[in-house]
Amino acid sequence: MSLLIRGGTVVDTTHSYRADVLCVDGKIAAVGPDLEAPPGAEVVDAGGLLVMPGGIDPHTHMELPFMGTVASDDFYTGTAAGFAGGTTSIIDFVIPNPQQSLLEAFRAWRGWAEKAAGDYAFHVAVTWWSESVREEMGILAREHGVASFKHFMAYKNAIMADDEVLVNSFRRALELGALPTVHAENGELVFQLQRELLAAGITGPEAHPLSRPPAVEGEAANRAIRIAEVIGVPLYIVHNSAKQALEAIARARGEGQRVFGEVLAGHLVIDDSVYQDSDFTRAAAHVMSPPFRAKEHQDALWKGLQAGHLHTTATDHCTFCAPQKAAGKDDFTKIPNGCGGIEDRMSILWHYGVNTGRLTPSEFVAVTSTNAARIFNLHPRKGAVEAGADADLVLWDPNGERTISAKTHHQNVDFNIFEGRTVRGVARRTIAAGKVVWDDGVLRAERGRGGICRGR
Ligand SMILES: NC(=O)NCCC(=O)O
Ligand SMILES: [Zn+2]
Ligand SMILES: [Zn+2]
Repeated sequence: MSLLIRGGTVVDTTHSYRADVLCVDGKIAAVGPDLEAPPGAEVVDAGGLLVMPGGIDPHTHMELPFMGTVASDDFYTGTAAGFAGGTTSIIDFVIPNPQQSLLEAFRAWRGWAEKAAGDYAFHVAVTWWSESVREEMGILAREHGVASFKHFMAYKNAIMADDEVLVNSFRRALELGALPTVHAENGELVFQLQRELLAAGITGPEAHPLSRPPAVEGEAANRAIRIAEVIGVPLYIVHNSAKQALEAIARARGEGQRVFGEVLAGHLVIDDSVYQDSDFTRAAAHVMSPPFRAKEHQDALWKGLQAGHLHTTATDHCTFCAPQKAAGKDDFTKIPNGCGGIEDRMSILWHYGVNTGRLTPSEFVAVTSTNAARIFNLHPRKGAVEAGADADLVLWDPNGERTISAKTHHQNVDFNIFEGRTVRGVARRTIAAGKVVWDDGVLRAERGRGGICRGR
């Protein structure tokens, strides 16, 4: 099966150039001027469009069992919605319960992911420690290509990793050449602040950000960084939302430590006023951790992205519908934490990043795709427009406009945190494994067509 993308402008992390792209049997076969279409090839006109590596969302939670419910987007609906926005691959999280075998959890997630329309990889969370966890980390890294292990420093009494787990797991990751990652929030502080707020009768969503102030994130980010420094292992911090976390990353990087940072599209453009909404459903729909912050934090996050202290953009796509969020009607600590965004990340980054001059198109490619592929050992199979890479591409229309809405999105959730925003810069066509899966408004995703990916 061949596909020739003709007449576009290829954008990679360094430059832009006019070239055709020939895809054969799911791989990029050639990139160059005036390529011949093989007999029977489908030809796609990319005139006026930018040809970029398909987006990689390095932080999603499809059909995650969490806080007494299950995230509403599954691996099929979530990856298909990604196609509509130019994202072709995800890195999701295997999250074993404490005392559960990591391999058993990995097998469960692999089973759920078989329905995915697009390719996926996994981070595996370390939620407890024992000799068997140590051994299973080795099997996952060596036999299953797991490149990263995740640690939740929050969610006490559930999946929180304390310092003992962090230290042991970081050491093991170093031995294995794997990358430790952290959700940086001080879980003990969150737990105690939640109790105090409830005792004071503050039970609604407005209490959520009060229970997780920026210092809670800054402390955990700095602690993880310093633990990684002592052990001598690189570190990746997911969903940085507070300037205190960013300062910790910038300081460590300035001292020569290898620390990578991720930022969510939502944290870049949404502020904490959403929690003051008198409508419970709308306020609860924004409950995620870390929470949306005051505007000064968004400015710091954009600057962190521009300065190279933040490397990837993600969504933490973890969707819950209104009836699920209603579990916390009388107690904000019971609102399932999570928001969507996989369909909109690329347009949000282009509109608020490239159109404002904060990012160049090449920097956009780096932070929406290539950097994630490099950090998580998927490059050059993913995140590259070059011969031999997977034919996962987005044909980007920098002048196309759309207005984001839950009424028209493809995500399996009844709310969109970017509702009503008109963005300029859209995925006109998305190509996954050499096949057009988003065709100018028509979604052609196929259940089960995705597969697990690992670096080569
Ligand atoms: N972020 C969030 O609120 N939910 C998903 C789990 C996590 O990433 O912490
Ligand atoms: Zn998290
Ligand atoms: Zn997450």
